[in-house]
Amino acid sequence: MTSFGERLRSRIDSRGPLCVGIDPSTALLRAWGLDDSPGGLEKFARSATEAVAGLAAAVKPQSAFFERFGSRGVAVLEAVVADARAAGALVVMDAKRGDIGSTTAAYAQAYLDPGSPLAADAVTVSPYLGFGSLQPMIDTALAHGAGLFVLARTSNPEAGEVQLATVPGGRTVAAAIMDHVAGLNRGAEPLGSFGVVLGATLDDPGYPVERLGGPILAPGVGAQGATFADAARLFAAARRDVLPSVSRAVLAEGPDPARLRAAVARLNDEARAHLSA
Ligand SMILES: O=c1ccn([C@@H]2O[C@H](COP(=O)(O)O)[C@@H](O)[C@H]2O)c(=O)[nH]1
Repeated sequence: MTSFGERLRSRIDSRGPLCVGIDPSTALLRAWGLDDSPGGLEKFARSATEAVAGLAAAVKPQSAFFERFGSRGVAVLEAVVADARAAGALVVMDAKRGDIGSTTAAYAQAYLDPGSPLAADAVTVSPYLGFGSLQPMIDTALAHGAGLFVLARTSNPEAGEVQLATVPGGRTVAAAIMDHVAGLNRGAEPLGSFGVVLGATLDDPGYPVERLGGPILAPGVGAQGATFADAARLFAAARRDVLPSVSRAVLAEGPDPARLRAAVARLNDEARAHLSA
């Protein structure tokens, strides 16, 4: 069984670092000339995935945009996961889950157990019920060669109120979370399976990122105003391990698949130029 870290290292090296977000919002469905309905969602999400998943290292479906249509939306999400994996992309499920340990175990089954129709290569998780509450996710990821991306310093401007608060001893909450993640990755080669989410929009990651030993999922490039150059500057000491995630700036090129593919190729070249060693 290869680990998520090994698979991600190999995909980034062969395909480039870009992760494409699949975010079927009302605005994007309308921009593609589609109804904001389960049918429109299916057309949008599956054709976007078909266009990008053969080129990008990873795709990151944003679960919320599927869940808003209930069970029909979740069925489309299942199809997107299967389509993306069949095209060779890793799937990072952006669900930002976290709860008390026993409920976290159920989330782990849903997103990381290969028996689940929603099983992905990795899932985004929230440590804000305490890092220890993520233990069932960690155990399930280790059992199945999957990965986690733990929210550390997110790209939204409001996040500092919580993430920059300090814990006893004076570290920030975010730094304490990143210390936990670094501990999980210790000794893993060529890349650990436990990643963090650090926005490309930040002024400073507030942590020596070379200690992490795992991937950095970096949203914020494009619609949120950050650039690949920002990501390269912020995460210079670990730039080969950065997975910059771009959703709207790619999807706005649709629905023409050729334009979508061209956008992925252009952004991947740009990302590679800034983030490869
Ligand atoms: O800190 C975070 C964590 C997750 N996201 C998610 O990434 C995409 C960003 O979309 P863009 O269109 O590229 O701005 C979206 O799904 C967010 O929920 C984030 O932005 N920041």
